[in-house]
Amino acid sequence: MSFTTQSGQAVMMDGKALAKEERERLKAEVATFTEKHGFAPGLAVVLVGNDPASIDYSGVLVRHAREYGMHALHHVLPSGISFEQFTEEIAGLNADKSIHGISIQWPVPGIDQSHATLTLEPRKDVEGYHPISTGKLFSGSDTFIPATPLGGLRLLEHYGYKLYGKLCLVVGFGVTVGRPLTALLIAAGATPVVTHLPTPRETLVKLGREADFIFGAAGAAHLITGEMVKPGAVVVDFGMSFIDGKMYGDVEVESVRQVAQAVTTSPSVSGRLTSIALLENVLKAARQQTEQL
Ligand SMILES: NC(=O)C1=CN([C@@H]2O[C@H](COP(=O)(O)OP(=O)(O)OC[C@H]3O[C@@H](n4cnc5c(N)ncnc54)[C@H](OP(=O)(O)O)[C@@H]3O)[C@@H](O)[C@H]2O)C=CC1
Ligand SMILES: Nc1nc(=O)c2c([nH]1)NC[C@@H]1CN(c3ccc(C(=O)N[C@@H](CCC(=O)O)C(=O)O)cc3)C=[N+]21
Repeated sequence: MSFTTQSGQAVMMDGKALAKEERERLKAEVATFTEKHGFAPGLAVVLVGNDPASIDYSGVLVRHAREYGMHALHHVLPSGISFEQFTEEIAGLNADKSIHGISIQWPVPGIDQSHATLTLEPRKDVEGYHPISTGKLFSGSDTFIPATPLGGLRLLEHYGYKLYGKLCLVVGFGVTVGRPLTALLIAAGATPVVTHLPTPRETLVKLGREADFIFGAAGAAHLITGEMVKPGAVVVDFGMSFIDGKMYGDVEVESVRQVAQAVTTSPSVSGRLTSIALLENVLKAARQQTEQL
């Protein structure tokens, strides 16, 4: 598939057609599973407290899971919950046979992300954050691939962009996006370079001007601007930050689109694909747990 514009302006990647395709495929696969086994793949989404992005996303996940024919629980817990209580709640879901996958929404107020992750049964870790899952990812074994970077790479594939041999700048090395993305880029034959908070702006600009692909995974509003993009580069935005209730991506689309070959219109493009990739992992977990019983 080739995607170029006549005007020389960047292709604006909105991922809508891809999301539609993937939704239809997933819905059919869930129906096949349910017909074969007599029960639906089950997801529990655990939301603690009132982080606005987590409230939004957990609602989207539960709604989509049900639309695709899955069993979905919205497990809402109060902020201020103790680590012991939290562990007990997760243990209940770990033991629940109707639940094949658990998504704990970050952040969990008052509880360290790495501690919260360890409460999960690894075979239900559909977000792929448990050290067993990340260890498998980095050692190249089959595992639950974190949904956000996977969705981003599928977007590039859909628009016909090849990563093999390409220099990729990953801005941010967080658990949800930057880290797993780096492993996936290596697996795809690309050469990732990672920057993070201590990286001086001038280094970021220098590396950006060399990169064939740039991925915004920092959550720093409009950090990536046109001056740090090589003409013809492809830019994918994952970052989400909120200022006065308004969502910003890491990419300043207006300046970047003047130089790039292609750019995502906003981080909600990757958001659109994230929920689908996560629900695919729930189906994968259900298959593994059912076939290995
Ligand atoms: N599009 C989607 O569907 C989704 C988007 N997100 C968003 O993706 C982003 C990344 O999430 P996550 O992986 O959890 O990352 P974290 O929020 O855990 O970490 C952010 C990373 O970015 C780095 N960073 C922060 N500010 C800057 C800056 N100004 N310049 C350079 N690097 C910076 C940090 O550096 P250091 O390590 O030095 O602290 C860290 O490595 C967030 O904005 C999140 O909201 C998350 C899930 C889904
Ligand atoms: N364990 C964990 N995993 C996450 O992936 C995670 C998290 N915690 N905590 C909160 C953030 C935020 N986040 C969003 C994803 C998509 C949209 C999004 O915008 N989605 C699309 C789809 C909305 C729809 O389809 O209705 C859109 O608006 O276009 C927003 C927010 C994920 N997060």
